[in-house]
Amino acid sequence: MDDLKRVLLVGVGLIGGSVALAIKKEHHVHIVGFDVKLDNCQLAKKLNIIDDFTEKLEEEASKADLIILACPVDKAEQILEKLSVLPLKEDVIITDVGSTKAKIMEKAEEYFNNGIPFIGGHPMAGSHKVGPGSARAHLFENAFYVLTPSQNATNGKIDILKKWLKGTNANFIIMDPKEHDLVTGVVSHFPHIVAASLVRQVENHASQNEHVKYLAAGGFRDITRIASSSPEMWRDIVKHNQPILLSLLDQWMSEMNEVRQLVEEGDNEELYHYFDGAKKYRDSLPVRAKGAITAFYDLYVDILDKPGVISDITTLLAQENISITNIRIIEAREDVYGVLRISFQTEKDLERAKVCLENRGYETYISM
Ligand SMILES: NC(=O)C1=CN([C@@H]2O[C@H](COP(=O)(O)OP(=O)(O)OC[C@H]3O[C@@H](n4cnc5c(N)ncnc54)[C@H](O)[C@@H]3O)[C@@H](O)[C@H]2O)C=CC1
Ligand SMILES: O=C(O)C(=O)Cc1ccc(O)cc1
Repeated sequence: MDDLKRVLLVGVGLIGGSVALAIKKEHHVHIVGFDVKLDNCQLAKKLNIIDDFTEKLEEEASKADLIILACPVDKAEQILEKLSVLPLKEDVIITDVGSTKAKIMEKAEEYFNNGIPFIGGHPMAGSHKVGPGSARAHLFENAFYVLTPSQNATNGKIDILKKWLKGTNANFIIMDPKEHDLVTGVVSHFPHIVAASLVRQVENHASQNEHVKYLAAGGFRDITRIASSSPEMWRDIVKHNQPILLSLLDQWMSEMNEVRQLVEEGDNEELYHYFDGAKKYRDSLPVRAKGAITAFYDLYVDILDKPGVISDITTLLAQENISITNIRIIEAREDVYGVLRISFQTEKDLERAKVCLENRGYETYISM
């Protein structure tokens, strides 16, 4: 046990738990969790995500070979300050998993002028769920994993961190922290604000018209899935990426003013051009690549309206050990063939499910 490498995981939630599981896949290691929620530590230990937990951050930090900050970004900054005045191991590496990078890198450069390498990290995959109960070793498979090394982080240290994180099977990319915050602002943080505001707009109307809530089921719920994410996490992300989000909001408002004008003028050609431009660009986006917002892999299955059919399908998939992330009956058959939509977390699961169900005579379709 003494010669086992030690990892300290600060924040034992969805992302920290998933990183810990990925590390355990590749390394014989002792992982100790620290979390303000004792329940999360207890659950993570029961699920073998961590080997132990502590309430003494200082004591464990000084024994760790790798320290991973996986708490909300605001808290990560505070922990980093605490770590900077502790006697840490000479060859320790500190990293984080936060969704914003510029602020934490600024703090890291300020606090760690003693040579300790901080390498910012952002695994660009996740979900709207929280806590270690939803952690999965394969959560980051094929996803981008951004690294933002501080001045102290040599290429050798970056390679060591990549080895630690090999089990994530993610694609590592080095980025400048400010560039990272701009790009994620555009494709992740700002869409989150829009999703939340769409939901709030529907809620306002629902109080005046009882049909709104029922018709917001299904597709509307799907396109606003990310609005169900942790409010604490998103509050902190928005505070951290404030200047970029303010500028994106200004751009969006001027875009909306243009749209308002288009709607007011009602010009056939202009309106067509607006939607056609959006369609063309959206259709050109890679379908199978993993982006900043997690895509689920959906399979549509034609089913006959007879009792027991759904349980037959879920039993077949369970027998093949294929996990389902969502299952829904689609009542309108306009756009897709088939009526049962099953979502999977990986493309591999989707393909295995397709083969499994087709072998049993079900007709299946993958929608683009
Ligand atoms: N949820 C997602 O899809 C993604 C989240 N991230 C980032 O990962 C980080 C963690 O988020 P999740 O795992 O999703 O949330 P989570 O809520 O599942 O886990 C966060 C954990 O941090 C703990 N925590 C809060 N304050 C703490 C403190 N002062 N000290 C120690 N532990 C503390 C919480 O009790 C919780 O267990 C955030 O910084 C977020 O920006 C990054 C990529 C994806
Ligand atoms: O729920 C989703 O799909 C997400 O968008 C997950 C997510 C949240 C925050 C990140 O920094 C990266 C990914």
